Amino acid sequence: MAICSSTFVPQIPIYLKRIPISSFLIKPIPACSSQTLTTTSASKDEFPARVGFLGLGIMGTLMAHNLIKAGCDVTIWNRTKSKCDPLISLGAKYKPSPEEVASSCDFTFAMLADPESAADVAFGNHGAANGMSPGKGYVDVSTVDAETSKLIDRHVKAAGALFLEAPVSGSKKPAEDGQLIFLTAGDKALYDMVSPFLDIMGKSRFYLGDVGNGAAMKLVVNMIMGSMMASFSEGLLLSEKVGLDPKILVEVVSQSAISAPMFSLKGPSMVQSKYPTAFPLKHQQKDLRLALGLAESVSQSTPIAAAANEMYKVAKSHGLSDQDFSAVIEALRTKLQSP
Ligand SMILES: NC(=O)C1=CN([C@@H]2O[C@H](COP(=O)(O)OP(=O)(O)OC[C@H]3O[C@@H](n4cnc5c(N)ncnc54)[C@H](OP(=O)(O)O)[C@@H]3O)[C@@H](O)[C@H]2O)C=CC1
Ligand SMILES: O=CC(=O)O
Repeated sequence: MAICSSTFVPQIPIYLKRIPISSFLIKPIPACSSQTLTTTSASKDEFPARVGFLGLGIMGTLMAHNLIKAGCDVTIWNRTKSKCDPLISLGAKYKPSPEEVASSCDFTFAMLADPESAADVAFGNHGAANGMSPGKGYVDVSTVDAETSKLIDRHVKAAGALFLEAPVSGSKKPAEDGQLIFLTAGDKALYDMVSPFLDIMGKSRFYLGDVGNGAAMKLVVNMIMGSMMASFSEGLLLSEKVGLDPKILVEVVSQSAISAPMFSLKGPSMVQSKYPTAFPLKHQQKDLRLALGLAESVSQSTPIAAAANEMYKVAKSHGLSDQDFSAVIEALRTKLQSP
């Protein structure tokens, strides 16, 4: 049957015409699938789309830096403007609001602290949604709950643009090394379009279907992580109390079936009561709180995560919010038991 050829001519946005076809030579993948990538070097001409980045905290700064290093045309914004300066000196452009970043870019990434800030930056006063229009895409890589993500999706869609949630697993060092894991969900067309950028910042990406699934996956992963760290903390202190050397415990754990990169990485500094911040404790507690809400929404019992959450709350109440989440061990020290 003859079909009018125009049926098959996709409406390619201008920015895609500027991206070489080699950037899209990635096998089409079904929902709930993943791709593991090898890092590739890029030249300035390879990523000509204009990319926005909102939120330059620990993670956002490193992620945006990798985009700049790869030769992308990056425009940034951060609530505290001074944090933009190092990236501006590396070639980033600056706009004074999320709205102006979104209106001047093809794709805008956002890496904000929590659901409130992610929502405010996306659709508050001078929020990104005001600058969105058909042909543009908004990618929220913050860790938020599914409801917030769906709300942002609705505002972005109302502007005629596409939305992808893409929270990341992996902390400061993986962000620096471009080794993050993206847990994405939402508009598949946008996923395909921004994959070259995800591949600069990460080592693998999962596409999980409908908006909310990426957020849920991230919260489940971080619920497990928060409980593991709380349990590890108990073990370290118990070993010390019974006269064992906690440094040897760290070594034994690292060789055992319960070995985890997190224990080997954080254990040695925890033994010295040092908690250099990679993943702020306040964000781990936020993730446990959101994960408990997720569990509640489906009547799933999560007693271990609930107990761990209480430990992080105690640690926060003792001023440890901005320390690394491994500082949760301090919540178990006798002197901290009663605030
Ligand atoms: N650090 C880590 O290891 C990882 C963190 N995550 C998640 O990534 C997100 C960011 O984490 P991280 O970079 O560590 O956090 P930071 O606390 O370092 O940065 C938070 C960012 O959010 C901005 N922000 C906070 N509140 C507001 C607000 N009301 N309005 C506008 N901007 C605001 C901050 O701006 P300002 O500079 O002005 O304060 C900053 O840019 C969080 O959701 C976290 O859970 C995910 C994986 C790993
Ligand atoms: O969200 C934190 C992480 O390390 O992943």
